[in-house]
Amino acid sequence: MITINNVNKSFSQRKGNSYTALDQVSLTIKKGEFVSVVGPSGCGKSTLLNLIAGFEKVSSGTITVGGQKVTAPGADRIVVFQEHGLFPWLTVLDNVAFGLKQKGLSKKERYALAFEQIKAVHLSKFVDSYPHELSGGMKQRVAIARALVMDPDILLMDEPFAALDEQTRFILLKDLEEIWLKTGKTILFITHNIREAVILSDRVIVMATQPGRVKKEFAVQAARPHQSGDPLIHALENKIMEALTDELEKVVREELGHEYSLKKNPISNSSADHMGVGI
Ligand SMILES: Nc1ncnc2c1ncn2[C@@H]1O[C@H](COP(=O)(O)OP(=O)(O)OP(=O)(O)O)[C@@H](O)[C@H]1O
Repeated sequence: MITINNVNKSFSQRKGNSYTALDQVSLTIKKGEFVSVVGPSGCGKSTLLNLIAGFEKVSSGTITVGGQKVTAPGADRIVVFQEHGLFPWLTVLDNVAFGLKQKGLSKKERYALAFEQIKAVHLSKFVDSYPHELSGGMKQRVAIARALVMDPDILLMDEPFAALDEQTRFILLKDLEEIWLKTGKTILFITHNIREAVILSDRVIVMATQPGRVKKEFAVQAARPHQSGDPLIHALENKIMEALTDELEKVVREELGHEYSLKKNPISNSSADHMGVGI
């Protein structure tokens, strides 16, 4: 279980000012739960993920994972980024097996475990390929296999599919849902895409901005695997968009001026046959 208790995070800025990125954030993520976080750009989603990963330190409050206070990165939490970060000089098999060196396993054992995960992400035919020979979606599959092979309790995913085209993204998120259903990992998933969040998650957390706070949360009570055509899923997407509109308005007004209103130009989220609007 991940427990985030009254967390504040400030960053010092030039001229000695400090910027509050997260303000009094409290959140509990149960073992095996799939939770997504959505919110406007700059509301502190990545900051929250980096704090849980142990890459950053809280300014006040506490984060615990399995009852242990997070003070540094740990093998129980692995991050998958938007950028796959594969080693271009290694094959798919060697990329996936790489992290296992630190576990003191033989080469044969490392390759056997890596191959199992490569199979789980449907890339068995590409074990000997190099990253430059793969599409963007395939590279992200390798990144997921590389994370899974370490067998962490928790996967922290920071917009892993954001750079992919709509069709590839949809296929990948359905595959991720399948992997999650099989492995029972705890997943925290950050996205700008409401449909992606709803299709994947048990719970969607909506963040407010300036400063970053938890605004609202929505339980996704549809049957698994989630279907984009399910009216329940679709209704929830609209509710989440509604909850986000005020927050998006804050960001848009800051950028475009105070006379601009999203409420006058509402963002449609109506079609069930595409990936929905990104925020
Ligand atoms: N290391 C840092 N130093 C100073 N300010 C930072 C640092 N990291 C983040 N911030 C600021 O904290 C705020 C939250 O940033 P964060 O990247 O967490 O937002 P986000 O919701 O993930 O945004 P996006 O959706 O655009 O990725 C932003 O205003 C950002 O500029």
